[in-house]
Amino acid sequence: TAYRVDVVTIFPEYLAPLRQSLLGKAAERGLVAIGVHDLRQWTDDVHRTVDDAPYGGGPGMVMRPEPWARALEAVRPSGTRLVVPTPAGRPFTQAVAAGWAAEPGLVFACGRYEGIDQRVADWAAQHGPVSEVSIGDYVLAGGESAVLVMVEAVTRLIPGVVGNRESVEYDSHADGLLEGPSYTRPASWRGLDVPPVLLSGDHAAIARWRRAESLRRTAARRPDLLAALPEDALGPADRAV
Ligand SMILES: COc1cccc(COC(=O)c2cn[nH]c2)c1
Repeated sequence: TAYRVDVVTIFPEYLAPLRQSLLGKAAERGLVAIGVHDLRQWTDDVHRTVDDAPYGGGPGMVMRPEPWARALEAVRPSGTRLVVPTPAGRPFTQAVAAGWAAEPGLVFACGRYEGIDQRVADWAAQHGPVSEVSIGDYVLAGGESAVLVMVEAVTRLIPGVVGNRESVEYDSHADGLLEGPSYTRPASWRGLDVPPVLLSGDHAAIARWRRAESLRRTAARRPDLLAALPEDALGPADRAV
């Protein structure tokens, strides 16, 4: 059965890219089913109000709980994970994406303004898992862009969605390290040459060189990832780097 993704938002047209290319084909092939729902469908006033002033004062507006509860009761299959993109969330990582790809599907709640009344997540947690996650340390105007990012990261891990299985398994971050540099023809280009080892045909040497490049780049750009590696992740050959 298809992996089911539902998104609730006040800007449904923002999620149109989900129907394009990779995801479009996967949807056509019945691997992924995508639904986009306008939160305002579940408002009950003539102005279709979704926000209100924050208790305790402060700038901006907060999204009202009732329309969200009605929307989620209509859209969320029982037990399905609710994902709320927010700058205040736990980090969204490749490991998180892989875990979600193994579930039957996801429901995304796109926040706008200063956020959604916290009781929505608290109430939703009574009906299934809820994940408040961040895709990075910056603030967006709403969760829609974050949903596009997460849906792409998750659905490409679903068997059959990406043709080349190997390219998924050898993803950057798959072994906890950053991907090293890649090259293709020509071997010499504008005075810049491809590292000779890659043209040597010596596959053991190539594998060693690639591992060393991954470690070097990770140490330079993401020392936090290096520190997070499990003790036995670095072999004796790695220490030489
Ligand atoms: C749910 O409440 C809010 C409030 C404000 C913005 C958003 C959209 O998410 C982000 O800005 C974000 C997600 N990861 N990194 C940044 C949601």
